[in-house]
Amino acid sequence: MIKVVISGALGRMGTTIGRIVDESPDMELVGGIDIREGTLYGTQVVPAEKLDELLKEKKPDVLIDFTIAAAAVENIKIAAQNNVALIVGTTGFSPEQRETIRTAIEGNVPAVISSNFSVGVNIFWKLVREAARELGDYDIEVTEAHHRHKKDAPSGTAKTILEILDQELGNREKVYGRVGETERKGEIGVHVIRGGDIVGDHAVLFAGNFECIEISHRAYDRAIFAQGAVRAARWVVGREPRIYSMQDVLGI
Ligand SMILES: NC(=O)C1=CN([C@@H]2O[C@H](COP(=O)(O)OP(=O)(O)OC[C@H]3O[C@@H](n4cnc5c(N)ncnc54)[C@H](O)[C@@H]3O)[C@@H](O)[C@H]2O)C=CC1
Ligand SMILES: O=C(O)C1=N[C@H](C(=O)O)C[C@H](O)C1
Repeated sequence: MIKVVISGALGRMGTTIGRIVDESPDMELVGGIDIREGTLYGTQVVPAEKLDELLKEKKPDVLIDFTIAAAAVENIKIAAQNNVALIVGTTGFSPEQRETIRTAIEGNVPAVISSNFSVGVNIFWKLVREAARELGDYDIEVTEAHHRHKKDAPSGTAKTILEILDQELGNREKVYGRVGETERKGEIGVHVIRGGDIVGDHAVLFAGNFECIEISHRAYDRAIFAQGAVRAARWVVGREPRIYSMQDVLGI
């Protein structure tokens, strides 16, 4: 039985993951943390300050964190100190926070970190890489749309797209929206939409003369992210102590 603690347990992703863990016969939800107390599928959710205590008492195999960047960094440090494997879906980390996370994890615990746990987005990223290799001289525009409550922009998934484009094309200038007189050069345009209950849309447009290719992914239910995170949780337990990607989990 894989024992799971969820961080951000009362949030949109935390509650969705809680349902999937609760429905999984090979998993047990042993606790949750959030900024306030509550319950999740009959399991107690305690305030974040009690994470260390909770991990020592329940001895989970894995902590799944979907919170906000600053909170996730602290939760990751505490999980690593307690030898608890990690699944991190939280986005919006600064380069300094990424480095702190890397230092806390490497050589201590296995962790899967991904800005997007959906299988479809992981395939989409591969298609974007392939297109960038062939279409480096086309104009490139990245667009993402999310619900009105999302706290970070651009999305973690869009930032991963930009990393892939940088890896394939070198570090191009990024222009975040355009207004007034603009002259297109070799930059990559990045466009963010926020509204309603949009679950998560991403698109990369490669525009040439007389033709365009657009590669896009649209999420209709956040269960796709939650299912991916739970799949990663099953996979990560017992691995070598280092950071893995969702592509490692999927073997792609
Ligand atoms: N990697 C992926 O596949 C996905 C990543 N995300 C990311 O997951 C994160 C959460 O997204 P949502 O669930 O939509 O947000 P949300 O706002 O619904 O949930 C976040 C929860 O974390 C709680 N929280 C805040 N500080 C905390 C702390 N110190 N310890 C524990 N809990 C704390 C909040 O009270 C809230 O309940 C965001 O960064 C989002 O971008 C969201 C969907 C998919
Ligand atoms: O906040 C969200 O909702 C999502 N966040 C992730 C991101 O920032 O890329 C993944 C997904 O798009 C939903």
